[in-house]
Amino acid sequence: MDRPATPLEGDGGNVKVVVRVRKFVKREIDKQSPCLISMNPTTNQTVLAPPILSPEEARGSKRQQEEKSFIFDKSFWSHNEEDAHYAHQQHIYASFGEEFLDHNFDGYHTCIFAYGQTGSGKSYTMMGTPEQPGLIPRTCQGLFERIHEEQNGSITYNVHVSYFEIYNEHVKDLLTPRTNPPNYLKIRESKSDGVYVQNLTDEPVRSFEDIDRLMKIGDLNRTTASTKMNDTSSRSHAVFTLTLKQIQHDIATDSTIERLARMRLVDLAGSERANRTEATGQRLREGGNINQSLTTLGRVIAALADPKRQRASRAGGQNQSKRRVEVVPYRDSVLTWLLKDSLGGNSKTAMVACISPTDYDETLSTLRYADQAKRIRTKAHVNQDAVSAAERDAKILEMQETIKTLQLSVNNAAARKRDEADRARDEMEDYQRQVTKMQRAMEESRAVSDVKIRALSMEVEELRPANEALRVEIEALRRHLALAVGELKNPIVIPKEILNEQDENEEPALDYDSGMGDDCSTSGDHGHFEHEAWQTDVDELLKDLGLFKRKIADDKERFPRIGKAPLGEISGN
Ligand SMILES: Nc1ncnc2c1ncn2[C@@H]1O[C@H](COP(=O)(O)OP(=O)(O)OP(=O)(O)O)[C@@H](O)[C@H]1O
Repeated sequence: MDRPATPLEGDGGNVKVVVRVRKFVKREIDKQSPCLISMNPTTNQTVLAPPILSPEEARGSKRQQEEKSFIFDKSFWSHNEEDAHYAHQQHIYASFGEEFLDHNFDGYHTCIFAYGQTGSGKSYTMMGTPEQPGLIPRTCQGLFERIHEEQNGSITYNVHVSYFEIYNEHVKDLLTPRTNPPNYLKIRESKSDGVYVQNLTDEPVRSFEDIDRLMKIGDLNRTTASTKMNDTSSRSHAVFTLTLKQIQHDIATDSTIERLARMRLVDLAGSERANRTEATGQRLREGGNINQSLTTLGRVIAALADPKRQRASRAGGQNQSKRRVEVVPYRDSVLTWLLKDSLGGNSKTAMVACISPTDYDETLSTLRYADQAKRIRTKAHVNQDAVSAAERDAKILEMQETIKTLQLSVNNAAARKRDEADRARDEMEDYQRQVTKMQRAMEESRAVSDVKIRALSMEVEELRPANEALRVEIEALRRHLALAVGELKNPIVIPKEILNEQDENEEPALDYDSGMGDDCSTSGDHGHFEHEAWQTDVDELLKDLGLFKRKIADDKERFPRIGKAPLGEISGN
């Protein structure tokens, strides 16, 4: 992780709100509906003009429709492709999708949700089409591109994906095949995990292709229907979640830093009133339930955006006015309960308000909603843990103990009476959850070991040339030493005649070129001096040799596997 450390703050800033207007669809072209929206890409101003009404329409209209102007963090003009400031799918991703990925790599949870009436372009913005992929596929692709770019020996990345829909206030797993009757999942809340969907598939993925396959399965399983406003209208709220865990291993201290980030990408169902879609029967009932979640979402947004709450939250709970602020009604709908953290808690959040170019009332309602959302402040913080190798092992041991206890309890429960069946089932589910958690912790532990092996292999590779040079040097020294020792054991005896000759010439001669080789010896004072010098050399050499032997013994101890297996085999692990 080379990026600069981000402060561990508890302020996610305001919810970022952007608005996007789509092009005319066939229904609007056929009716020759006028475009009521104009946008200024420089000031990010969005203006909604009143429609020109026929005299009868004007008489029937209860409220006067007038021009309304709003400013959001960004206004995306996707109405007319010929315009210079036309916003393509890649512009939406580049403008805040990338920024949100940055937050995820820094360890923040994020949430992007698309809001708007049926047929306003929510699914197009979030999922897009195969030719024009939207925010979700682009985020997934960007995530894996960054993982590949930032890959270095000391980080392990784990990515998991889940995809569920909330339909008629029930949660359905979109990654498991549809069943009849449908398998609705329970929502639970725990101290350690907060609010979660029980038994939801949370699939590990290693590449964009893995996610792409899951997205396609999920989209096929989504509940859609044809309404007057949209041929393939999503009748549910779809929540796509990516979980990114980064484990950075520090080889020097044998500890790890873990960062966890959750990205929620939410495609809400259409926000229009039921009569607009001319829905009846099943569609109408759905509408009621969809609206239960959306109405509650509206109340949650209003409560969070309430200036009284903002002041109380700024005062950090010290202010008396906190008592007067109403409770945020998260629990009143499945959607808001599950998105509790994303809406007002530990998350950096963005809302994409999708609008149609023709519908005054619905567009005004969406823009007002969005205007309120931009006042919400979240409390995001970096989700980071430093864990030593010993703590990691202790955690796994603790989990093993918990699992053993749960196993016993589950076995006992099986023998209990029927009226305790519910409790037994809960215990069983808890047990399964703990087992999954432990499996994941063990996988992570194995990943950390892999990182260690990779780092050691790299160190060995780096040391290899230096080792080779040392080996050559030692070999030369060893030969030199052997000669020197040999010479000491069997000193060369210089014949008397030569010594006499030397005495006569009064010059003690030592003929280094006399064919005796470089390692010659002599006698007398000079010979004694030479002997001492050799002795010192030999002592030095023996000392070096001892040091070298110790270094080799150390290395063998540090890299026992490397001594046994070829290096390529180890680094390939
Ligand atoms: N920016 C855009 N550019 C081109 N076509 C778009 C754009 N936005 C939406 N559309 C088209 O408009 C139609 C309705 O869009 P979409 O299905 O995304 O709406 P929706 O808001 O998800 O509706 P629902 O709530 O009913 O699911 C689709 O045919 C879609 O391809």
